Amino acid sequence: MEDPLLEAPELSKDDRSDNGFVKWFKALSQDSTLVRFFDRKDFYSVHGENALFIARTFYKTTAVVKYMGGSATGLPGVTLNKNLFETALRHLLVESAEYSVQMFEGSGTQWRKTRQASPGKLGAFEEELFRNVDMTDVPVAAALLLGYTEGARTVGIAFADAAGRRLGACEFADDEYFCSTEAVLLQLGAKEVVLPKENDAAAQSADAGRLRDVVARCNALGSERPRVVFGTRNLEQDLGRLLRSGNVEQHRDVLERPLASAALAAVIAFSEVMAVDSGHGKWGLALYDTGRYMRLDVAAQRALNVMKQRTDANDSFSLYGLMNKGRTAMAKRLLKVWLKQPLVDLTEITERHDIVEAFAEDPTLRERLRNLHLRGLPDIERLTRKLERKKATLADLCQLYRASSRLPMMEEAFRDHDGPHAQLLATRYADKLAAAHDDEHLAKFEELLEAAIDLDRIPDEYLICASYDSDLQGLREEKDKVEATINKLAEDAADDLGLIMDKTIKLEWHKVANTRTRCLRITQTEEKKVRKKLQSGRYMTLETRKDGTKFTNRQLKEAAERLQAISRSYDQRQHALVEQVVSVAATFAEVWEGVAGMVAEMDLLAGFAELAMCAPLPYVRPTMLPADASELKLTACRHPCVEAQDGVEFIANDCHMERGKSWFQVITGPNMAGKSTYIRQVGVAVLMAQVGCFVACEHARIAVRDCIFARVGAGDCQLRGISTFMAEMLETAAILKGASSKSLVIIDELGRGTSTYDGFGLAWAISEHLMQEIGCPTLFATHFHELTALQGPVGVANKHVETAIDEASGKLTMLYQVTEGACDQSFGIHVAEFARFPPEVVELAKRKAAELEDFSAPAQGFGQDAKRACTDEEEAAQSAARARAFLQEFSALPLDKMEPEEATAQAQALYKQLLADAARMPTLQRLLEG
Ligand SMILES: Nc1ncnc2c1ncn2[C@@H]1O[C@H](COP(=O)(O)OP(=O)(O)OP(=O)(O)O)[C@@H](O)[C@H]1O
Repeated sequence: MEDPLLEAPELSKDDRSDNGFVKWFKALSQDSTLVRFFDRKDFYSVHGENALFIARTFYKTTAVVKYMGGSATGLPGVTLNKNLFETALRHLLVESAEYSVQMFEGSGTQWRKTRQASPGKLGAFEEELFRNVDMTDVPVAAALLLGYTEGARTVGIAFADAAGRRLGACEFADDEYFCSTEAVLLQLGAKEVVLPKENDAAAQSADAGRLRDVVARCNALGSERPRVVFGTRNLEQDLGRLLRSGNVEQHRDVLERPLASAALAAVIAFSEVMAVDSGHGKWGLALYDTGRYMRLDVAAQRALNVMKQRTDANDSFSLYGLMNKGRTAMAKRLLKVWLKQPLVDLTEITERHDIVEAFAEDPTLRERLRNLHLRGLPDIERLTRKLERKKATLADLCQLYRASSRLPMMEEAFRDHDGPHAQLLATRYADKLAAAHDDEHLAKFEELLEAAIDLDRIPDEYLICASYDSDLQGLREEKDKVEATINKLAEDAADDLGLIMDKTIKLEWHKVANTRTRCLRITQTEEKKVRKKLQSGRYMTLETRKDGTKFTNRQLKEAAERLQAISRSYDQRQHALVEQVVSVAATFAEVWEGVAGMVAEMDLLAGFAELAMCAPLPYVRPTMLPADASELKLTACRHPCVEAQDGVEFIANDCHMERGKSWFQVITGPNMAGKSTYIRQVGVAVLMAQVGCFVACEHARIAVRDCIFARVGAGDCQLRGISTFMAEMLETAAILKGASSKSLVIIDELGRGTSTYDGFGLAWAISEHLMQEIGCPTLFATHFHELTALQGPVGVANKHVETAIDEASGKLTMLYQVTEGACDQSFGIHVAEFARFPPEVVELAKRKAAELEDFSAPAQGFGQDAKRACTDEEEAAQSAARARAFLQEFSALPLDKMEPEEATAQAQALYKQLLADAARMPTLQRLLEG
C-alpha cells in the first residue's frame, strides 16, 4: 500500500492470550452502530464485524483482515495507525454521524472501557477529532418525548449544546406528521436524539415509527434510552449546580412543562454534563421559542440546496458553500447555525443587513479585517473550551496570545469607518473589543504570557521562561553550569585522544530505556586510530554500531548523571508552572468566549458583504417588510448557486407577488425550460434575506416569511420504502397542515409519481386549498396546463417560460425568460412537427388537440378527495388532461438528441401508455377513435 495513512500495523501474536481475548470479545453485546477501538499503545485495533466494516470502508479491501484464534473462522481483526484512526473517528462521529464509538485500554484479556462518544457527544475524542481539522459543526444533542394531552399529540424537546454551554427545552402540540418536531430538530441542528426505549407494543405504534422517521430524516442518530433517564426527580438539583445563575426558580417556564422538563432531564443525563466539574455554574437555560426562527423542513432544505450534499459538483452548488466566505472556523460553524435558523424578527434582520451594508460600502474595512486580522486566526472557541477544562498547552496559549494582540487592530479598523452605520459597528464591535482588551482583561492575559512564556524559543519549543520563577531560575542556572562542565570534559577527552571536537569527535545523547544521557561518539575509522587509548581503562564503551562508537569516562559519566537529575527537577518544575499558568489563564475564559462569538459574527457578516460585492453581478440589500405586508417583489432575480457555475449565462427574471393580484402563480413550460430554477430562486432569495444576507436581484421587497415549504420531485422516498405517490401525498399533507398565510410555498411537478389523472386531481385540490384556506404566496410549477384555469381571491397569475423553435433546423432553444400568461398549448405539436416525428403520431396529435379545445371548463369538479368516483364532467376533464399530458410528454422528448429508432420507440411507448389509460377513460377512448 503506497498511502502511508493506510499502512496497517502488525498485531503481535500470542496464542494463549489471543484465545482469551476472542472469548472475552465474543461475549460483548453486538450493535452494528457501535465501533469498539482497542488502544494498543502505538496503534489501534478493531475486531469482529467492526473489523470487516473498517477494512471495507477505509482500506477498501478485506485483505488487511487478520483472524485471531488461529484459523480463518477466528475473530477478524484490523489495525489502524494513529492517522487512520483519527480519519475513521471523524467519519464515524462527524461526517456520517451514524455511529457511536468506545475506546478500550488494557492488554491480554484485561480490557476496560475508558472513553465513549457519539455524534451528539464528542467531548471524549475532541482532541483527536479536531487536532488537524477545523471543527465545522456544533455537536448538539437533543432528547424527545411524546405525550398525549386530551388526546392531542404533544412533544417535549430539550437540547444541550456543549460547545456553547446552552440548554433549552420546549413543549408544543404537533400533528400526526410531526411537522413542528421536524422543523425544531432541524433548527437546532441536532446530531443525536435521545428517545425513550419503549416496550414492544408502544415501540411499534404508528407515532413511535413516525418519530423515528423524523429523526432519521433530520440526519440525526436516534439513541434509545430507558424511560428512567426521562425522570425529573433530580432535575432541579442538577440545574442548581449547572446553571450560571444558580437560580432554578426563574426557570419555572421550563419546569412546569412536564414533557419539556422530562426531555431536559434526559438530555442532561445523556450528555453527562454533571460529570464535568469545570462546567458547573456555567450553563445557560432558556425556554426555546419555536417561533423565533423561520421554519424549514427537510424537503425545503433539500429543494433550496441549503447544505452541502456529497453529490455536489462543487462548493457553490449549495447555499452553505456559496455563503461560506468567512475566514475562521468559528464563522463556518455559525453559518451552519444561521442557515438552520433564519430570523423572523424584522429588527434583528435589519441589524444584520445594516452591518453587511457597512461592510459592503467600505471595502477598506472589509479588506483590513478579512485579509489582515481574521485570516489565520485560530479557533478561539475551541481553544477557550480547552483552556476552561485546563487542557490547554503552552502552544495553545501562544495562539490565544497572537489572537489577543490582533484585537486592538480590529478595533482600530472599526473606529476608522465613518459610514451611516458607524455607530452600530462601534457599539456592536469596537466598544466590545476595547472592553475585552482593557487592562483588566486581555491586556492582563498578554502580560501574564509575556512574563511566563519564553517567547524567544517559539516555535522550536514552548517553555516557561526561567525568570518567571526563582526555583526554575535556580535549576536553570545549575543546569547551565553542569552543561558547561560537560562541554569542558568533552574538550579534555578530545585533547586526550588527539581528536578535534565537533569534527572527528562529537558530544551526543545515548538513550537507555526512557532516559538519555550525554556521551561521546567517534566513527569506526577514528575508533581504529584511538582504540588503544579507549581500551586503556580510562574510557567506557557504551555502544558500537555501524555509525560509530559511543563512549564516556568516569567524570563525564558523573556529570551526565548530575545533568539528568537536574533536568528531571527542571522538567517537573516546568510542568507544575505550566499548570499554574494555564489555571491563571483559564480565569480569562469568559472574556475569550465573548470574543469568539463576536469574531464569528463579524467574520460571517463581512463574508456576506464580500459575497454580495464579488458575485458575477452584485447582490442588493432587500427591503424587508412585516409579515402581513402581502408583498414579495423580486426584480431581475437570479439563482445565486446556478449563476455561480462555470459557463452559465444566467437569465434574470422578475417575480412580483402581490395579494389579490398574483399571490398564487402557476408556471408552465416544457422540461428543462427553467421552471424549477425560477421558483427555487425565489425561495433562496427569501431564505438568504432572513439569514441576514443580501440577495441576487436588482431590487427586492420581501415580507418576512415564517416558513418555507417546498415540494420538489419525489426525493429519496424510495429509500424509505414508501411509494412515490404516497410520499408526495404525505409531504403535501404536511404543507397543508403547517403553512400559514405568512409562509411561502414552492411546489414543483406535483403528481409526477402517479397516473396523470390522480396527479392532476391532487394538484388541483391542493391549489384550491392553498388559495382558499391558507392564502400564502405560492409558486406552482407544473406540466398540468389545466391549472392555469385556477381562480381565487388571492389572485392567480399564470406565467410561462419562453422557448423558441428554429423553423429551419427544428431545434428547440431554451430562453429561460419567464413571461406573463400560460404556455402556448400547441407547443407540443410544433415540437413534434419540427422534430421529424413519425407522421401518423403528429397527425393524430394535431387532430386531438383541436378536439380538446372543446373542453373549455377543465377539471372544475376536482375536490379535496382526488380519488373519489368521477362524474361524467370530471371524467371528460380527466380525459382532456390525460390527452394534454400526452402532448406535453411528447414535446418533452429530447428528439434532437435521439437516434430515429430510439425516438420512434419512445413515442410508441408513450402512445401505448395513452391507449392503456384510455381503456378506463371513455371520453379519451372516443377521442382516440375519433
Ligand atoms: N434563468 C436561467 N438562466 C440560465 N440558465 C438557466 C436558467 N434557468 C435554468 N437554467 C438552466 O436550465 C437547466 C434546467 O432548468 P430547470 O431544472 O429549472 O428546468 P425545469 O423546467 O424545471 O425542468 P423539468 O421540468 O425537467 O424539471 C438548469 O439546470 C440550468 O442550468
